[in-house]
Amino acid sequence: MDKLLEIRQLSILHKPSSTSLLHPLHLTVHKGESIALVGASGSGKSLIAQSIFRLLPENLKQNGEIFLDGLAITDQTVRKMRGNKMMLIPQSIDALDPLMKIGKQLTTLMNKEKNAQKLDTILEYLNLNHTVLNRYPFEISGGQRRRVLIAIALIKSAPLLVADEPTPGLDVDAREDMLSLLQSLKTKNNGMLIITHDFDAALKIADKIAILREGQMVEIAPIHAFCGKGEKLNHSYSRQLWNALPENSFWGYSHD
Ligand SMILES: Nc1ncnc2c1ncn2[C@@H]1O[C@H](COP(=O)(O)OP(=O)(O)OP(=O)(O)O)[C@@H](O)[C@H]1O
Ligand code: NI
Repeated sequence: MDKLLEIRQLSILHKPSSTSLLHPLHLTVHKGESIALVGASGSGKSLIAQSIFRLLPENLKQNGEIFLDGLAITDQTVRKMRGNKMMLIPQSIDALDPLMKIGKQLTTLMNKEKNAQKLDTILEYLNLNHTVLNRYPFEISGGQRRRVLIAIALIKSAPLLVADEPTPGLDVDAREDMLSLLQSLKTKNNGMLIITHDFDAALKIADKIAILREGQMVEIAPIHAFCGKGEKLNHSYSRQLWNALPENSFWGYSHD
């Protein structure tokens, strides 16, 4: 499989205190692959997403190299890549422009004539009513805002999609819809990095799961390694996460 995103020796330093927030890690997303990045709150998941897009705040510094389709992502090249070759669905739903109506935010991204139909399809797909187009971000719900961010990502249909926590704030049905939507976006040419602390969601949509703990990637395992009591997993923390799932701990209790 061809490499789509290649992260080499990425580390992140907190400049004022010279402390390391992310220890050097390697991660490759091949074309046609979706990888979930799983870990507790504060483990460094969003920092990885921000480094790919070179959006880290001033007080942090990233080291290492990141390639998209063989091209290095640098301060110079990233502008042309963002929103075009790679899309970020950010964790914060405040990423929408508060002063611009939703419809305008969507249409500024597209070639009007050609994509008007595409917009209709996407709205329908995301179960978003056309009335949201005429509203400002503060006039729609959190779940709707998240779906608008996804609509923005879909309009651009970039080869790399990075979704930072796509499911919070969604009810059970909407969560299932979101997961099937992400699944349906997979093609043999694109790749996805899905960041979540919803381990169950990760198991449903990813081909591989990368597990982070306190700024360290402890393991990256294919989905089929998550079975039984986790014998196929290398790291005790991965097994712990796996065995903590409600359905697994039930069996754990009855056999131990
Ligand atoms: N600008 C910053 N300055 C200092 N520390 C930061 C900064 N941004 C993030 N951190 C720290 O880096 C660590 C990783 O943060 P990150 O946002 O990547 O966590 P996360 O895994 O995405 O968590 P969550 O699931 O809560 O979103 C945290 O301990 C956080 O406090
Ligand atoms: Ni985060």
